[in-house]
Amino acid sequence: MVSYESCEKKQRLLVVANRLPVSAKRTGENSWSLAISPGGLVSGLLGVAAEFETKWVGWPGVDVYDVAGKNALSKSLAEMECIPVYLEEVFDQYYNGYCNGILWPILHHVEFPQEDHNDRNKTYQTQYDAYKKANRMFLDVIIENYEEGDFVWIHDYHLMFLPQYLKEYNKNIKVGWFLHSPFPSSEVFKTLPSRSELLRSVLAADLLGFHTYDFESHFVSTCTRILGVERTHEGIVDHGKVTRVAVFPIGIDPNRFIKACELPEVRQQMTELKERFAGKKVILGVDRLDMIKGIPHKYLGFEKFLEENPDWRDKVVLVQIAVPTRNDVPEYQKVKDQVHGLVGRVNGRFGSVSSLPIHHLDCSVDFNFLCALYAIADVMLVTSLRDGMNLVSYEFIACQETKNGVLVLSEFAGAAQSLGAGAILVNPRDVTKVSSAIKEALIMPAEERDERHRVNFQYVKIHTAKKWGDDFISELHATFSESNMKIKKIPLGLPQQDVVQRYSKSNNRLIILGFFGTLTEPMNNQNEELDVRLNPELEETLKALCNDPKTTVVVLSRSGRNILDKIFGEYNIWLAAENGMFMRDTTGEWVTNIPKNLNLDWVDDTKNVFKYFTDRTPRSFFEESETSLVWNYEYADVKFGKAQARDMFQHLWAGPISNESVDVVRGNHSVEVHAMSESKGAAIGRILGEIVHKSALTTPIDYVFCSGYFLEKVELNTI
Ligand SMILES: O=P(O)(O)OC[C@H]1O[C@H](O[C@H]2O[C@H](CO)[C@@H](O)[C@H](O)[C@H]2O)[C@H](O)[C@@H](O)[C@@H]1O
Ligand SMILES: O=c1ccn([C@@H]2O[C@H](COP(=O)(O)OP(=O)(O)O)[C@@H](O)[C@H]2O)c(=O)[nH]1
Repeated sequence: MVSYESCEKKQRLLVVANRLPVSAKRTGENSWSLAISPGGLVSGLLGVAAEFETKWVGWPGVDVYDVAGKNALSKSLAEMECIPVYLEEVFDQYYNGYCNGILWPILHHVEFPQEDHNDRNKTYQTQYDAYKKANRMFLDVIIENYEEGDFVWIHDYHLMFLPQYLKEYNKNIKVGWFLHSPFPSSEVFKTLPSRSELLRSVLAADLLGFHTYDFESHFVSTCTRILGVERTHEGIVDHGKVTRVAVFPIGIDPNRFIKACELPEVRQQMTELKERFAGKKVILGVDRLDMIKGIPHKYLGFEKFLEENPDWRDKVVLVQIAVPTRNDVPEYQKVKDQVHGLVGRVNGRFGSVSSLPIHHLDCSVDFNFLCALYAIADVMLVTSLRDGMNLVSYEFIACQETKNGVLVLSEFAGAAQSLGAGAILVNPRDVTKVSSAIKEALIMPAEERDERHRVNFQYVKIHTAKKWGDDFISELHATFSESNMKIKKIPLGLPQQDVVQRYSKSNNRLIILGFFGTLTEPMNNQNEELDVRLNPELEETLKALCNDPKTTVVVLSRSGRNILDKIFGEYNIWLAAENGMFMRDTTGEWVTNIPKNLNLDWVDDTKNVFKYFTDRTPRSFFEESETSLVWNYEYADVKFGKAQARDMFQHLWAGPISNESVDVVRGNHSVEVHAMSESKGAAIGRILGEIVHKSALTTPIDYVFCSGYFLEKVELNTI
């Protein structure tokens, strides 16, 4: 844990989110009023700031086109440490189009609408372009305000290109990215046309955060399946770059709610509400009017409850605050119509002149009134079809210190993983279950309510927004320091000019090359035949090198003699097969280096295991040589291949190799079993001896070039 308080100067933190914590409204030509923006992201972030010198970068909630207006607004926002990004004409296609019309549904497992071919100005492509442009606009504002050492914490799906843009600008910027929404399974994310670019770009960050393990593991397996990258204990590894991925469940600032409930003004509102609903139990719903919040499902469940429990019809009300949101996105307009239809139906069926079962409000409410509502409610009903976290459930619990009301919570909200112990969990699509959960909540005995509330209240008190922010930034700090140390360990790129110059000046050169993956033809296409060939682009160069009297070329491979003979038969080249167990000089004569008593008893049984897994892993194959077996899943589905490799390990250790002296090596996409022998490094030593001996060298070797895949474990130290 890093302590920032001990530093004289507070650590600077740039919090970048689509929406600033305050939204602006124009009150005059050059005057603006600012109010807290709605939504859980803002609520969560408001609890974070105190430890850091925080600046907020984001969209101010309005389009401003005139310079004077922008200047005045920027000035007002600066007083609140907010820096605006004016998105102007890009906004519609970026926010309503790509963010909320395409990404939001996908992230919540909802199919996104088919592209409208009639409107050429609004296609997936134009929306995607606007998305990228908006991300660049955020970048420009960050660059203007960035100071060395700042942490940049990017939030949410609106800004998936920003990590990459920032790192391209300055790779030393510490970049974290947190997703507030769920992340879907790879099957769903795969439907997104620009899936790979988005994933790669996000992976440019140092640290990625998710609310729950489910979302995190969906993200990781999506990266594995779509990009072919792998997860290690350090994070996701892509071309040597490690991106740390971790779970950070958000919280709220509970004291803000607890204190508000003690304010005289709020107490007064509570009294009024209690009078208004005297003799009735109050069920409360607070959601943005978003299709993922499952408001129609809530109404259907409530309708069923009233249907089946006539005694309750005049003893319960459902108060639903439906906060307007994303009004310009067509799908949101449809949900609104659907919800209004249901309210009419339920109230028509079960209402009377003096009472209505559903009080549906299409508006937001101010903070104090919201706290009063939370405090007087008997039941909080959350029926999200999917939800990143759902902070409304946390806020309800914070305000229920005296009443101990019951939380009915969708099992598909992130909050179900943290508040599930004290809540009644429901599947919102199961209308019967929602109805019975409502009844269970309404009639729950006081002791059970108290116990459930106690458990959840304790959780909400401890897992605060501040803790969430501290944990994330602390991890970002640690990740960045570690990754810097690792970058130093990665060998530098080949200084090509230098290599060529030295080559030209030298008189007796030795070139040692690996074979598989070094000289072979790349196989990107999954449908290609699995036939290992020399890369045609290298043929001429390799031939020229081999025929140069001043150059000796050695190919050192784990492959067997047959393959190497087939490929290099025509070349004037030295070959070392099976990692040096066999050696061939330029005349084509193989000599063996296999120790006399080499134990090969394990081979047949191991082969059976390899066959078994090859049959069950499409596009995997195994290579067999005198002293080793290699199972390769490079061209198989990476995730499946990895899982199979794990299983294969268990099979091998449990059977054929349990008591044998063999080397088992887990390669990047392979499992290798070798007779216990010497390393490639030692083999090179021996080859060198042979070359010196056979060529009767008169001039010393003055140039050595090695290229290939060497397993760190054995090779790097020896060579
Ligand atoms: O900014 P809007 O388009 O008006 O939407 C409001 C926010 O909605 C989403 O909130 C999510 O964040 C919450 C806190 O982590 C989480 O509890 C909730 O489940 C999410 O839906 C969205 O992710 C934010 O970017 C929006 O600001
Ligand atoms: O009229 C309202 C009602 C609610 N909220 C806030 O909106 C947030 C909703 O967050 P949640 O995580 O539940 O869902 P989101 O809307 O972010 O998807 C909560 O902090 C509420 O206090 C609000 O700003 N205005």
